[in-house]
Amino acid sequence: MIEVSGLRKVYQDRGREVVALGGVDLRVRKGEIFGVLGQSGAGKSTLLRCVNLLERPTAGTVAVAGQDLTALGEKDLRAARRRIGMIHQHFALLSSRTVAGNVAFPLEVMKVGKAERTRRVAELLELVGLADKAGAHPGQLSGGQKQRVGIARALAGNPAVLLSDEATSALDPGTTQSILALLKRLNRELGLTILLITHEMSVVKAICDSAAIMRDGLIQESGTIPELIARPGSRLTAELFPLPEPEPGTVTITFTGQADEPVVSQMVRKFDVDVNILGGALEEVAGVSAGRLRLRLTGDERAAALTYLADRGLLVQEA
Ligand SMILES: Nc1ncnc2c1ncn2[C@@H]1O[C@H](COP(=O)(O)OP(=O)(O)OP(=O)(O)O)[C@@H](O)[C@H]1O
Repeated sequence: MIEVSGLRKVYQDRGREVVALGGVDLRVRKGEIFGVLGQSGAGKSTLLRCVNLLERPTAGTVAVAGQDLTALGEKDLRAARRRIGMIHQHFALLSSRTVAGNVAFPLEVMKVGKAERTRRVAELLELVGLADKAGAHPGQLSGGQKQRVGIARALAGNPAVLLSDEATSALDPGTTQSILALLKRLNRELGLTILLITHEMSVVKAICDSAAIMRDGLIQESGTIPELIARPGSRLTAELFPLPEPEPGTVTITFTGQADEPVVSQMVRKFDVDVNILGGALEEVAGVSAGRLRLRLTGDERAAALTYLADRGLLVQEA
């Protein structure tokens, strides 16, 4: 749904070149929620703004729904952008307009007739759970309600893609969870593809199917969550399941989806080994239970036992 290739963005800042994106490739599949994680300055906002060409890339291409946006002229680009909604950290609402007026705004720009506009605004407010706030002004709303208005407005043009720029960073944890649940519901019910940027691992954990980690304008790793968890040396895994540096002789096993199977106890029954559990972390990620376990394994059949675990699909790393 979104294909980014060789994306570079170089800013000129007081005679100095700042490489915000140093050659980024990214593929977001139709219907998935894709999270881009990274610290401040990693280039996340620049990447997101290049996806709808709010920012012109210095080099590279961006295709959305099979259309190369970088090749379009201004008029065609404006039309293509209507299929790409965007929500912002600080909501970006018009304070002088009511909630309904904010949601109607993009429809007015699209020259949708009044009757259809009224119908559509009511439908969108219902969708985000704000039907009773149509006449309120943004100043009378909580942060979570403001973001719901932002989401309703972003969906006005029936977009295939929603871009989310730190949409929950200004919200408290409870409100964050309700906004993430709303995004997940819209993703499921409307088949909406969502590309979000965040510096919070908890956002990725809550709703993302795939993720990428950015640093210094480059993607460090990218893939579906189960792929990333199963990849040796994954930074995402290390951050999701923090364990202390392994001591020599210890074994770390990483698993996704096999948490319900008693793999370790089966291994102990099958092989002549003793197991000491030194530490572990288990999380529900993208609806799948996943985790890491640090073990000390001793006994004559240690090697065979480790092979058994690997054969069962677990990632086995020996320190
Ligand atoms: N308009 C600009 N002019 C000059 N440099 C810029 C501009 N916009 C961004 N940068 C620089 O590009 C780099 C990437 O910035 P960007 O905002 O994309 O990062 P980010 O990961 O989104 O960080 P944050 O979470 O703090 O917004 C930074 O070094 C930033 O200072």
